[in-house]
Amino acid sequence: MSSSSRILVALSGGVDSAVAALQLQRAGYDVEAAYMKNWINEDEIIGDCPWQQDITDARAVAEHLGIPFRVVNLMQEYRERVVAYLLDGYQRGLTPNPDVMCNRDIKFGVFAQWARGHGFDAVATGHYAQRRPLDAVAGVVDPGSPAAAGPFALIEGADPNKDQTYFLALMSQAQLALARFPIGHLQKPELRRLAAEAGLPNATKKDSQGICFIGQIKMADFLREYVPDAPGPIVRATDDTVLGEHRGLHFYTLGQRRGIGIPSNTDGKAYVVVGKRAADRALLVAFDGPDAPGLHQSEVKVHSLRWNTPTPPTTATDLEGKVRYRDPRVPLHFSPDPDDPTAATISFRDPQRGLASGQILALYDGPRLLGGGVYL
Ligand SMILES: Nc1ncnc2c1ncn2[C@@H]1O[C@H](COP(=O)(O)OP(=O)(O)OP(=O)(O)O)[C@@H](O)[C@H]1O
Repeated sequence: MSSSSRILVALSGGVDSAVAALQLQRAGYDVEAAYMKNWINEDEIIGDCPWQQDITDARAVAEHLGIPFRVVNLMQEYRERVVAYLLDGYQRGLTPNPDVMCNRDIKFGVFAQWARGHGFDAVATGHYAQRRPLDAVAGVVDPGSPAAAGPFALIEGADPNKDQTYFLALMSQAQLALARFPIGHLQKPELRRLAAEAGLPNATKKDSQGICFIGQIKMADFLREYVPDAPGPIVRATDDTVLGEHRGLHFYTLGQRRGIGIPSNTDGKAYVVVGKRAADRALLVAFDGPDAPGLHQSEVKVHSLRWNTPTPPTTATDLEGKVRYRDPRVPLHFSPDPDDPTAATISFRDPQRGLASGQILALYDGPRLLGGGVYL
């Protein structure tokens, strides 16, 4: 891509996307910035939502860099695609992943389309991920050469503590072609130093912990507000003893230990969620440990598979996977469903803990993200 390309940077107000804009500007691109307004605390129900501060911070970064800045309102699309998916999932007893969906459907979906419609050649974010021409990964083409026009591979961010490829697991090759990740090769301390040296106004701003655009609110507060209570018994799975009552299965996920509200009364043992029983809305718990029934799985089915690799596996093959964000890659055997190209059976070499229905499995070949699927 020539340096006259127009690139729209998704500027969140945080330091990562600010340095993404800085890097592109220094590389000579024609850079503009946009803040996506996806979710605001309209009803003032769920405490403080920092979006106004984030817009102020994003605007200050754009002013400092001297690049055009705008706010793009995607609230309706976000509500339709991410909030609806989230609430529907929780109501069905699943554990949805709004971050993954919002990368797929919002940032590199409607936002990228908006950018294309406004004459931009690409969309950049502050994700810790690296996009490289596939041939360059195989060592054939110099990444900087004009021959490197794609297809592209998505590689883990260079900083192992910050890698965010897991959240990009459901992106397609077409989306990858439009995406730029200008900070993926940096270590976080180096990025902070670059931000400080460039005098970026948010150089020392704290990293956000929020769930995508919902911001810093807690998921439990969000659910309390938007999903009606649906109480049921808390049942010990090993002997069917009723231990108490819960307010709704949506507040719990497989493998959860905190917030169950049942003391174990046994030294050194804690209850963990091992399942949900739809028939009587029972939350199934057991003492945490390797023998807790249903907590560890060697085999799972995934559906809604999506690949960024142009050559997804069509026969059984050994790959690696991240079973959740922040977990290391683990070896697994991938067996595609012969009747459904979007489904597969996954066998792990070592049993994995707490694979909750609705969560995402990201599939890798070494550090290269190939795609991902949703646990059945
Ligand atoms: N409201 C938003 N408007 C524009 N871009 C956003 C917004 N939220 C997130 N992004 C983009 O998505 C990237 C990853 O989002 P995430 O919420 O994980 O932030 P982050 O890794 O803390 O990065 P940052 O420091 O830039 O906020 C951001 O770097 C930014 O490019």
